[in-house]
Amino acid sequence: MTGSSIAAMENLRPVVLSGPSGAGKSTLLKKLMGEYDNVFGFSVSHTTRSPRAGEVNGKHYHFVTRDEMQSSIDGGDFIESAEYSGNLYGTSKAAVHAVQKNNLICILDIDMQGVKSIKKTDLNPIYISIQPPTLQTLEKRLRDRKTETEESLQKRLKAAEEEIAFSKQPDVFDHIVINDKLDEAYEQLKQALMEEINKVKNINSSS
Ligand SMILES: Nc1nc2c(ncn2[C@@H]2O[C@H](COP(=O)(O)OP(=O)(O)O)[C@@H](O)[C@H]2O)c(=O)[nH]1
Ligand SMILES: Nc1ncnc2c1ncn2[C@@H]1O[C@H](COP(=O)(O)OP(=O)(O)O)[C@@H](O)[C@H]1O
Repeated sequence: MTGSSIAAMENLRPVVLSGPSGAGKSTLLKKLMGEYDNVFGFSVSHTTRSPRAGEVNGKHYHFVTRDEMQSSIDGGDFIESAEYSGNLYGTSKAAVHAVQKNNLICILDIDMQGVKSIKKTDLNPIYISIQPPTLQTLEKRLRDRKTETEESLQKRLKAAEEEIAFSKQPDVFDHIVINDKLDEAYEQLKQALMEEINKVKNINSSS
């Protein structure tokens, strides 16, 4: 890879997706990674929550105990971490490095506490908020997903009210995608990232 390609790679900005549980972050991310698998890499977070059906350790999350996570946090291994709906979640330095060392654009899926923490770092990502069309739709999608207990669902809906309000604050997000019709939301997400996608394509075609 030429020196200019390396320089170009180094100015690729990571991407932060954030939004309420059930808003469609994972669904949109799966479509994006499927269409641009040689452009984006997912930052695999750590969490103390239990895996859902179909979730693979090391792919969707690093599933760890609270003691393991807390000692890693205390050891300075994390860029940020947060308590959400009774579990710990966090982005390790290694998770971001694992993507960037492969010259891919690093995508993080984090909550609003994570957004606030990342803004205090030099990561300088593109911030994209994924929002449901209404709270009622969000509740229906979460219920239909069948991953939450009633208690967890209520906790997540309460957190969603704060996440929705946070997304309306000025100067927080670079783009806000209302995930009503999936295909339309996906097109909006792609448009928001097209400049970065083309940077990688240009680098790959010149190297
Ligand atoms: N701060 C932070 N939040 C995270 C991280 N990984 C996931 N989250 C957030 O934790 C919340 C719950 O994630 P999850 O349990 O997978 O539920 P889902 O959003 O409904 O799929 C979501 O808002 C995620 O964006 C992380 O590394 N840091
Ligand atoms: N635009 C949409 N229309 C209808 N259902 C959707 C849409 N986007 C996502 N879903 C469904 O809503 C649920 C929550 O989506 P998911 O991607 O898991 O959200 P998140 O990762 O933000 O928690 C999933 O069952 C998903 O299939």
